[in-house]
Amino acid sequence: MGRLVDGKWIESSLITSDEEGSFKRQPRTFLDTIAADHSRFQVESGRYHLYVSYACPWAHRTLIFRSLKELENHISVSVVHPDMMEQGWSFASNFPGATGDELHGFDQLFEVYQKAQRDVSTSVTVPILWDKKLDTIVNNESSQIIRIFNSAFNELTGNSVDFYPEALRSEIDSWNEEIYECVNNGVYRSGFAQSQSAHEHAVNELFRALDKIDRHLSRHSYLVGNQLTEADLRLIPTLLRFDVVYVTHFKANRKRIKDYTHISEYLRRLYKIPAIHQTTHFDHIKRHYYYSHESINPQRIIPVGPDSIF
Ligand SMILES: N[C@@H](CCC(=O)N[C@@H](CS)C(=O)NCC(=O)O)C(=O)O
Repeated sequence: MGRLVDGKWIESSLITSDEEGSFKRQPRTFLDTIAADHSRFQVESGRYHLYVSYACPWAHRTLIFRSLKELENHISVSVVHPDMMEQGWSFASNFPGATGDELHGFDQLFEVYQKAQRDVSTSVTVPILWDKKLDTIVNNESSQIIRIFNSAFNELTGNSVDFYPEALRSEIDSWNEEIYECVNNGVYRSGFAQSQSAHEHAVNELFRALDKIDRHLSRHSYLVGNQLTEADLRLIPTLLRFDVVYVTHFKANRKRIKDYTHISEYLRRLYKIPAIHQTTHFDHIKRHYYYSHESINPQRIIPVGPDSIF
């Protein structure tokens, strides 16, 4: 694990914390967009590429949107190996589903960042939205990549399904904010906490949010309105990893998702959507977390269960 400093790979801990021992996430570096009238990144079929890990919940959202928005024939994908070791994410292809780097033949993901900007200082994360024409990164923040996918290519694909409709935006934003802080990032804050109090704080917030979501879903089929929106699609990747990884590996064990009647019914229902189940790879998910985080699982032993999350 490490990061790029002035374009050089420096080994360092993945876990960055503040003085109270709470996990602090690093900000993203490339935050541009794609639009028909953009000065650099115009809408074109075949021009853009996604670098993902099947294990990563943030990358998972981008794969779900790529599929729901019928972008598979327009945006190509490379999948990293699930093990994230001293050199960070790698393009080793000796794991089913890992593709290697078909664009540049690189060995490590950090080389993609170096190619985009020789002297870049950044953490080296997936997902990355890459521009093959200008040989650079458009964006490496999943919440922005899914917005690009939601609307930028509509004319090209003819798919105008809107997962962030104008009328529902403030409600979606409000769920997104709470779910990001307490759930999506909350599980990492639980698992990467460097003190007892930081861990307990994160776990309490996480389960308070899940209790609230369960109550909401006892009366509604979706988080917002009566339709699938971005808010659901940002929650689902975390729910899918919860009983398999976060309960044990991140010690988020007050309850399993299985113990929440309404959340588990919702998860079972949404998992039937092809864009969701076809982009879920439990082998990558289990292998990545248990194998890569040496400081919290030094023997790298991968649990056998659970037999099923449904
Ligand atoms: N906020 C970012 C987070 C991405 C992220 O943290 N990805 C993880 C994998 S789950 C990663 O690549 N971590 C490597 C690192 O931080 O060095 C996003 O949503 O795109």
